Amino acid sequence: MATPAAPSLLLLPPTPLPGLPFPPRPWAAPFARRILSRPPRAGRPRLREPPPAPPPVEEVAEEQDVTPPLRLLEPPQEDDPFPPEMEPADPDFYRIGYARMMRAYGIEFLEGSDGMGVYASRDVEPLRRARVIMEIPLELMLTITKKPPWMFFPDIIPLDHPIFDIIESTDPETEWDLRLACLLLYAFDIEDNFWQLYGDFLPSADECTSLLLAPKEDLMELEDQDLATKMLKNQQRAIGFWQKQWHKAIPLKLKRLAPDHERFLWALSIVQSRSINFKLRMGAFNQDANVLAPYADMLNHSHDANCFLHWRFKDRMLEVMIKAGHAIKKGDEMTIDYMCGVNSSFMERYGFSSPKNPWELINFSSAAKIHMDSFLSVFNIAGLHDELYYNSALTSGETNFVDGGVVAAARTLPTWSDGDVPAIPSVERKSAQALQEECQTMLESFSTTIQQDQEILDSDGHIRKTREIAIKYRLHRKLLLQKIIDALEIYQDRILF
Ligand SMILES: C[S@@+](CC[C@H](N)C(=O)[O-])C[C@H]1O[C@@H](n2cnc3c(N)ncnc32)[C@H](O)[C@@H]1O
Repeated sequence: MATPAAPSLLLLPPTPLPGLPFPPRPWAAPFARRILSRPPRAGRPRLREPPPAPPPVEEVAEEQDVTPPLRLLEPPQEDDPFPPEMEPADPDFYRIGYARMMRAYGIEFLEGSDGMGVYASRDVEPLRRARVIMEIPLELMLTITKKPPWMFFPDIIPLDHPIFDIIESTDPETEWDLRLACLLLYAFDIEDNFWQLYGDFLPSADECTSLLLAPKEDLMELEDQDLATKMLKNQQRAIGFWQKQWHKAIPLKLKRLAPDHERFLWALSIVQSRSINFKLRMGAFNQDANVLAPYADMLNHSHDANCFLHWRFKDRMLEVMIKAGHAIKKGDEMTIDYMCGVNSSFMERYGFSSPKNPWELINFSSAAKIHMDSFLSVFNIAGLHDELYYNSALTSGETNFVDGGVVAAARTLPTWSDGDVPAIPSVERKSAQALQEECQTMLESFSTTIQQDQEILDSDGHIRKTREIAIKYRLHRKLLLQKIIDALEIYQDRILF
C-alpha cells in the first residue's frame, strides 16, 4: 500500500465565497490539488448525523447497472445504515453548494506515491456486509449516453451550442472518449458549474500520467514498439479531431474551450483515466453511458482492492463501499479494481503499470513446459487459468515472495497437465532451466538493467511524468522476468519426488 504524504500545513486557507469552501481557480492548478489534504478549518462543526434523505426523484431517468472498465460489483443484500460515529472526512471540502452533496465517511483524500488517493482515517473492523464510505449523487457527475440520441445527465448543453454539433458528429462506436472530453471542456466553461471547482483537483498536464501527453522520446523509453506505435496513433487521432473541430472559423464560445490541442489532449487524458460506465434506464429505454464521477475518481487501482463501486439506482447515487470481510486500518489506502488486463492495457488507458499485475503475460518461444499443478501447489496458488489466486491468509509468514507476480508467472509460463499424470522431477528441472534461460535472454535484450532503471528513477529529481512512467513500465516488465526466474528456482528446489 502506498504511504500517504503528510498533509501540507504551510498552506494558507483560501478566502471562501459564500457557500463555497474555496475560491475558483485557474484549471488544474497544482496548488489547489493540495487543498484536498489540508486539515479541516477551525470553527466548522464536523457533521455527525447520518445524511438526510435525498430529494424525491422527479426525472425520468433511472439507472440500474454499471459495466466495466472500473467495475461495479453486486449490490449488498440490505441497506447499510451509517453508524452514527462515522463522519465526513472534511465537511468543508464536500460542501460545494449543490442540492445533494457528496458525503464521505471515515476517509480522507491525500497525495501519495500514485498521485491523489483515498485513505482510511479510522480503523474499520471486518463486517459481514459491505459498508458505504462515499456517496456521490448524479447531479455532480458528467454523463453522456454511449449511443444516439445523445442524452446528458445533468443536461448542461443547450441545443444551439456548437459543442453539441461536435458531439453529434462523433462515431457512436469508437469516439466515446472524444465526446466526453468535449462535455468536460464545456462544463469547465460554465459559470459556477461544479466542474469549474472540481477541475482544480484534477491533475494538471504536468502531473498527468497519460501517454497521450508523452513526447515521442518518452514513448521510446517504454522499449515496447507496439505500445509506442499505438500511443502515437492515439495522439494523432486526438490531434486530428481537435484540428477538424477547432479550425479557425469557429465562434469564440467554442474556441475558448480548447484554444490549443494540448488542452484537448489533457481533457482526453482525464476522461480516459477517470471515467466509468453506467447502464441508464430512461422510461422503457436502456442505455449505456460514459460517466465522470467526482471524488470516486480519486480512488487508485489495486489488483487486490478493498473497495468497489455500486450504483444505487433508486435515488441515483454512486456508492463506494468497503468489501465485506475486509479489515481496514487507519492510513490504509482505499482502492478499487479498474480492470483485469496486461500492463500495456493499463498504460494505454491510465498511464501506470505494476510489477505485481497477476494478468501480465510474457510470450515464451521455448518448447519447454512445466507441470501446472506441481507449480501451483509449490506456491499455494489455486483456481483455473483465468481465476488463479493466491490466498496469503492460508500460509504462514515465510512467503512474502508470493504476490501477483508469481500468479502472473503461473498464468504465463508454458505448462502441461494431463489428468493425474505426475511430473517427473528430472524432466521438470530441465524444463524450468530452459525457461529460466529464455527469461534471462529477454532480460538482456533491454538496453538497461533493473538496477540502472532504478538509479534513473531515484536520481533524477525533475524527471518528466511521462518519462518516469515509461521507465517504470519497462522496469516492471524486467522485475516480472526476474520474478519468474526466481520462482522457477524455488520450484526446482521444492518439487515433490
Ligand atoms: C482514477 S485516477 C485516481 C486518482 C489519481 N491518483 C489522482 O491523482 O487524481 C487514475 C490515475 O491514478 C493513477 N493510479 C491509479 N492507480 C494506480 C496504481 N495502482 N499505480 C500507479 N498509479 C495509479 C494513474 O495516474 C491513473 O491514471
